[in-house]
Amino acid sequence: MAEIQMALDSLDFDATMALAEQVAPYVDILEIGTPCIKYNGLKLVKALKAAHPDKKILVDLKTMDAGEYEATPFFEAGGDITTVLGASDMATMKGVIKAANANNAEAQIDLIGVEDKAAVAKEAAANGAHIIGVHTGLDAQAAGQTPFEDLKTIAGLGLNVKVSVAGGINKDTIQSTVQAGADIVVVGAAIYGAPSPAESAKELRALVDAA
Ligand SMILES: O=C([C@H](O)CO)[C@H](O)[C@H](O)COP(=O)(O)O
Repeated sequence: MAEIQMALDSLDFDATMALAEQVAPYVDILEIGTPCIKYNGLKLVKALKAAHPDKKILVDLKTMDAGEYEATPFFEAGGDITTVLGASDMATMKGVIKAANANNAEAQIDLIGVEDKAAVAKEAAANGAHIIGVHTGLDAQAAGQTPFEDLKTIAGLGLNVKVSVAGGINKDTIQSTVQAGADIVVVGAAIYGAPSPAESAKELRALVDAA
């Protein structure tokens, strides 16, 4: 069964906690988005985990250097997954993987901006990465890009890792992403931009469960 990850991309601490409360019944993973974690820091990881001990917390650090050093405090604060850029040195990715393993947690390699995504995915998987993230970022989405072709490529490699997909997923595309091999579907704007985030999350849950 595919997991749903809700991307919390507000900067506001209280609004983030309130949105998490609304959507938590329908999602598996609460993601603290990159702008949000930079703005709020470790305090938000601790608060979110305390409020939702039954949910996985993904901290979208998008680490680029000093992998083990940067990721360790976020795992210690309650993060279950942190992200590291596939564009970083393999030593950086290995550092985050090491920190994750030391904390019974997971490292996700984010392929955003990576040219040869298959090559990086294969090498990261061989080095113990837990999740490979296919990701069309907000700026690339604004330029008309989508993650669907890359998802087919990465899922088709048959690596011994979970595959996550992010980048404008909504109710019209969520089932085809699951059918294309996504183990984790990430949804941000389609939930937080909806008139009722809870209703939107509920609808997406039903679609994923029926896919
Ligand atoms: O990771 C994200 C982005 O880079 C900002 O940190 C988003 O959270 C991710 O793309 C999911 O959001 P949507 O694309 O709006 O579904």
